[in-house]
Amino acid sequence: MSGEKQPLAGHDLVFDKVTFGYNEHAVIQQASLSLPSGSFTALVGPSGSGKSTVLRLIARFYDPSEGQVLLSGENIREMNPEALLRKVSMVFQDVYLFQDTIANNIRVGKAGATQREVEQAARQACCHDFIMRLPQGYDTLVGEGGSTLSGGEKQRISIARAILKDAPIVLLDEATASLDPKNEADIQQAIDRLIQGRIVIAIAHRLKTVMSADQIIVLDQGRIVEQPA
Ligand SMILES: Nc1ncnc2c1ncn2[C@@H]1O[C@H](COP(=O)(O)OP(=O)(O)OP(=O)(O)O)[C@@H](O)[C@H]1O
Repeated sequence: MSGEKQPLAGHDLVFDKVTFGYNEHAVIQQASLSLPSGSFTALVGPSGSGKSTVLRLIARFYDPSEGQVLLSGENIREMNPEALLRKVSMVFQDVYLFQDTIANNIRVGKAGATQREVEQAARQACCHDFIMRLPQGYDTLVGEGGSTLSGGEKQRISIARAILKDAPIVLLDEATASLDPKNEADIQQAIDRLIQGRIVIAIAHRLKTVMSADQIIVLDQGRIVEQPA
C-alpha cells in the first residue's frame, strides 16, 4: 500500500455478524451493517449501547471475537495497520491540541502539508475566521499554556485535520456540548463539507444530524434493533 491518495469511490465497509466484549460480557452482539461508499450513517442508542465500541472496532482499537469487519471486501485484520489508519479519520469530541501553533495542530492531518493546504482545510472547516482573530493567526500557540479555544472551535480544528487527511472513512463523535447558534451552524457546514464522497459513521447527538443521514442505525445493548432502508 502506498501513502498516495486513494480514490474515494469503491470503498464500502461491512460488519459481518460481529460480536465483541471488553471482557466476558458481549458489548456488541451479532451486529451486521453495510456502509456504502458516499453514505452517511447515524448511530443512535442509549448510553452504554455500544456506539463508541462500533467506531473503535472500525479503527481496530479492538478486534471482534466473532465475525469480521470488511473494508472493500478485505478483512481489516488482514490489512497493514498503518494502511488502515491512513484510510480512517477520527473526529472525536475530546480533541487533543498539542502545545504548538494552530497551523501545526491542523497539520496533524497530513505531515508536511504546506501553509496553503493548511489554510484551505481551515477555510473549509470554518476555522479560518476565528484563527485570524487570534493574536498571531496561524502561528498562535494553542494547547496547554497557549490560547484557549472553545469546544466548538476545537471540534472544527479536528474537522480541518480530517479534511487535510482526506481519508475515505470518517468516524465522527459529535459534540454533546450545547453550542451557540453560530458555532452550531459553522460545525454543520464543516461536517457537510467533510462528508462529501466519504463513508461517514457518526454517533449523532443532534436531531439535525440524524435527519440528514442516509441511514440510521439504532443500537440497544449491543444489538442492532433498527436499520431502516
Ligand atoms: N474500555 C472498556 N473496558 C470495559 N468496558 C467498557 C470499555 N469501554 C466501554 N465499555 C462498556 O461497554 C459498553 C458499551 O460502551 P460504549 O462506550 O460503546 O457505549 P456508547 O453507546 O458509546 O455509550 P455513551 O453514549 O455513553 O458514550 C458499556 O457497558 C461500557 O461500560
